[in-house]
Amino acid sequence: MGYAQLVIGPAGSGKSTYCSSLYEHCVAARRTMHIVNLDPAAENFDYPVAMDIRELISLDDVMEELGLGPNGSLIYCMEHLENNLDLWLDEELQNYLDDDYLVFDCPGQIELYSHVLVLRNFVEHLKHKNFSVCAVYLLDSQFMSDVTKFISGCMACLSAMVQLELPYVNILSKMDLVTNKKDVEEFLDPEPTFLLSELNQRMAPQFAKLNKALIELVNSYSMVSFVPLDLRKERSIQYVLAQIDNCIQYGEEADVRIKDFDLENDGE
Ligand SMILES: Nc1nc2c(ncn2[C@@H]2O[C@H](COP(=O)(O)OP(=O)(O)OP(=O)(O)O)[C@@H](O)[C@H]2O)c(=O)[nH]1
Ligand SMILES: [Mg+2]
Repeated sequence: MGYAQLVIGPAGSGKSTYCSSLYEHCVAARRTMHIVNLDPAAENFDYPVAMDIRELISLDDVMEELGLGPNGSLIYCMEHLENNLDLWLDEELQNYLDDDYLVFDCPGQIELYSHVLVLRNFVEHLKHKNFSVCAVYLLDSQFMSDVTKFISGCMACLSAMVQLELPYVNILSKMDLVTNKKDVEEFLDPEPTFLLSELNQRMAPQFAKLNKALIELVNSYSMVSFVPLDLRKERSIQYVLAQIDNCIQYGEEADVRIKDFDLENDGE
């Protein structure tokens, strides 16, 4: 069995930076992890790129040859990826062993998480190849500065979760930029009544019913829970990684094997 994180979230939320920090953390911890670039528009990398969508298709070529703009070209590239899963992806995956751990650095275009099904099919393909997959959704901590931004961030996150149907870990990125930690703490694992009263204060009275419905929706998916991540702190990275490992049951099989071995020895 293989293990995979699908790193998703809005443009600029810190996905690629997270991938490179995670990579460095793993190098220091002597743990093997491979980072895959799935963003056909990416140009510079702070991590060694194990697999690269740009070897399959280049955004510049698509823009030039098809005369599409940057967003249309990106969707074209991703659809090309979708159509080549059993060719390109399978061939690339052959380079990795059973226990390998892959981290997919995705593009940030919102379309990919709302109605374009490429990532869903990508994940189905990985699962079919016996990968245990977890979605890691990054939301910029600046979204926590007020309740309306928070709800909009949650709705985008929810739409991705509904589409992907994966176990997931939500991360609040760029915690180093938060000056007043107290303001953010209220949103990390918020009480629905707190959110509703904040929202009602911000919006005109005719929105009260809508606000209630929104908070109920967000709450009933019990996804309004974020793990803060401060990349300056090793312990913060370690904690986030432990949550994700737990989610994809990484390390559990190895534990079982060690336990089985001990039992055999005991029996002798
Ligand atoms: N202060 C601070 N800045 C960060 C952090 N993570 C990312 N950034 C900055 O935020 C910007 C976007 O970061 P990226 O890692 O490229 O974000 P991304 O989600 O990969 O962006 P796209 O691939 O374009 O969707 C860059 O200027 C980063 O330097 C962080 O933890 N703290
Ligand atoms: Mg990126």
